[in-house]
Amino acid sequence: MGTTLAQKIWDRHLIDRVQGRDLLYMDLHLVHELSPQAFGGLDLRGLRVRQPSQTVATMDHNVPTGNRNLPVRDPLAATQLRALRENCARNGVPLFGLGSRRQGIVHVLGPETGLTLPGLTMACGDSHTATHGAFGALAFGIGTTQVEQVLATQCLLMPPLQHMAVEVEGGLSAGVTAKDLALAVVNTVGFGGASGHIIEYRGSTIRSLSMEGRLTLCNMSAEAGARAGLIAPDETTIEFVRGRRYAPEGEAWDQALCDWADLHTDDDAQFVRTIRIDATQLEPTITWGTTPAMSVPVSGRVPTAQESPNRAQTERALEYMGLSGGERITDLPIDRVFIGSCTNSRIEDLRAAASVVAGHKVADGVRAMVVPGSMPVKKQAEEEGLHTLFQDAGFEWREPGCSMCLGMNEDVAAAGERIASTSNRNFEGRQGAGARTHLLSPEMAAAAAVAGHFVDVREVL
Ligand SMILES: CC(C)[C@H](C(=O)O)[C@@H](O)C(=O)O
Ligand code: SF4
Repeated sequence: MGTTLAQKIWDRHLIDRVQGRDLLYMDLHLVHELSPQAFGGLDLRGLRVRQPSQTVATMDHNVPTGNRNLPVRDPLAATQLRALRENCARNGVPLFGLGSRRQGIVHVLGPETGLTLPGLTMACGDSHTATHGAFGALAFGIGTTQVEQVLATQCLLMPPLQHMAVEVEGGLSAGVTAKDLALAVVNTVGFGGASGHIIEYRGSTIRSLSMEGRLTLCNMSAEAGARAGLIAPDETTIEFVRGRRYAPEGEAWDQALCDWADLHTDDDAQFVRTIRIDATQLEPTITWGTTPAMSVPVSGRVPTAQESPNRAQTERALEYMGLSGGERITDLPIDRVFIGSCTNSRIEDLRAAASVVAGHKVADGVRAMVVPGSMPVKKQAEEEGLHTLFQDAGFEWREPGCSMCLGMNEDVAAAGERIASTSNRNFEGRQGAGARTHLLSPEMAAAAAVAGHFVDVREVL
């Protein structure tokens, strides 16, 4: 029987079997500033990072996105950032910290620098590490204890996982994006419905996605509960990687191409589950509730508790979101707009949002911000004049980081504020205590900013 792509990568990195678990070698370990305990654990045991050259750090979760010339005001953030600097220096780990021209959200930095490559095993102490699977890498989000293990050994102990396929066929209509597809996947698979699984995204729709779109889709694998999500590399992948800062060059590049040619699922390989999605049926999508699976097409209505299969859960979500159920989603007024996060802060996302915003103004009473995913994205956007388009419309143009995606810095919403957000999580309190998050695409967020309420972007394109 044939082998799935994920299994091939897994097998190539298998070092040993230990009590029912597989010990996998990690080609690349990405680290951010929420890692002081992991480094502290190493110190306690008198260890140093095993493979500093295969470890890369950045600062993203709690960095300020305003004036970077000032000291970091939040004392906890300042301590964590200082600790990362010291830990990296002591261990010889390269750091793209504040002040670096490559600093950015860890899941934006890897792909754009050419550190993320097809066939790699990757780990990062962050649940959205599956993002890197867009390149055909096997990338795992891990907890703090595992971060410590990977720092110490460059290896990760993994339980056996099951392989499932999400097959998407057909063209996406105008105004329907990879984000809408990601929300549809989470809605179909269910919040946490893929736990214990690796998802391989397959089919003609996936092959037609840009790398940015693939990153958006793989990013939200975590919301479906999957341990990883990936897409077989193809010409689009190769063209994206070619010439990037840390991508292989010369002979190493030719060798890499040969190596990547085998990175696909064999025709006779089997998945334990296959979910099929017809892309032609998708609409721009918005979440109404407190899990990313609670979404409706823009033409739809917020569900009522009565019609919901899980009445208690729906009631609670409606209450938190300040909804009674039955409202048309486009009737909901918004207070804030956040365009950013590792889901949707790449150059293509900013271009798409800017094209909707161009020549318009942010609606009265709405506070809108754009937070590029990294310094290179910010620079590119500024070269293209996108920042001026946003600023002229009344958006704030900020410095790169996770920002309002999880509100670990000053970018938080107030209780009761309704936010149109291009991020990936809408849990209670995610963007501020009592704040109400609605997830959607950059195009849809931009259109909402201008209208002051949710709106079908297809009407304004
Ligand atoms: C590390 C952490 C604070 C967290 C994660 O693990 O994903 C964050 O990035 C998130 O998106 O919730
Ligand atoms: S942008 Fe959001 S989802 Fe992504 S790593 Fe940062 S906090 Fe997590």
